[in-house]
Amino acid sequence: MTPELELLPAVDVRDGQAVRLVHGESGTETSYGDPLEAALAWQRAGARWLHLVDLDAAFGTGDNRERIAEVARVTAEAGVQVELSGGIRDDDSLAAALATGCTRVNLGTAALEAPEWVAKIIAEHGDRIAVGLDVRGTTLRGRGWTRDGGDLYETLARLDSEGCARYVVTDIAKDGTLQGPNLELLRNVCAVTDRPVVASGGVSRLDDLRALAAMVPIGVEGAIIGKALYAGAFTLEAALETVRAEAAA
Ligand SMILES: O=C(O)c1ccccc1N[C@@H]1O[C@H](COP(=O)(O)O)[C@@H](O)[C@H]1O
Repeated sequence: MTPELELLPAVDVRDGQAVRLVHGESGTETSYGDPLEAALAWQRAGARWLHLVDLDAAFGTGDNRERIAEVARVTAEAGVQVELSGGIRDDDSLAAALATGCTRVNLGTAALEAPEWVAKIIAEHGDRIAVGLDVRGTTLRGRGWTRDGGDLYETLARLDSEGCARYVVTDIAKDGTLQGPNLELLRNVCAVTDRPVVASGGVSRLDDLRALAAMVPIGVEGAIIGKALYAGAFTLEAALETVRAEAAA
């Protein structure tokens, strides 16, 4: 039996609210209320994972550190594994993130701008560190996806050689658009690394999850779902049942 595709509902926090953006652009927020309520709603619907993002910290417009820590702690205590992202760029922010009880952190900008620090913390924390490869075409983007940060495949080769345990791959052009994931990008990334890949961006219907589940054998481990859940394109229960059925088929 093929392992089940992990599903990670996203809770992105800006100004204390759960929001969704389009293409990750500041100013395109749709608000979905209290982030703890959102996280607990996904937990009640059966989520085993949560992708929790401090968007203000990612954009450099402040942070939601206390709120994020509360959501991560309460959700983790409720038995959900948390992947924590946004603004984790130095020892202080890393220590605060890891102290929330999250299962792992996801680094974006730091992997582009502070490679020596990232190599060090990968060596120290192993699979509690994932790197988010947020790309436009094959160019990585950092600082709230506003700045170019080098070539996807060169960075991937470096991180692989440093022992990075896992990648969260986001096609920015797809993120928040409900246009379907970039399967070609995911296939290309899986072809050059043996590390698990979490797919992010574009999931819009259950067929997208079937397509991603079919990529588990080549290295796609999970899928982050944002807008589709908030917009009611399908329920998390239906999504979980879909990936369960695909694994059993
Ligand atoms: O998730 C988003 O929609 C998003 C939009 C714009 C910027 C970042 C976004 N998400 C997450 O932020 C981290 C990067 O944060 P940092 O660069 O390490 O501070 C990225 O991995 C996404 O998970």
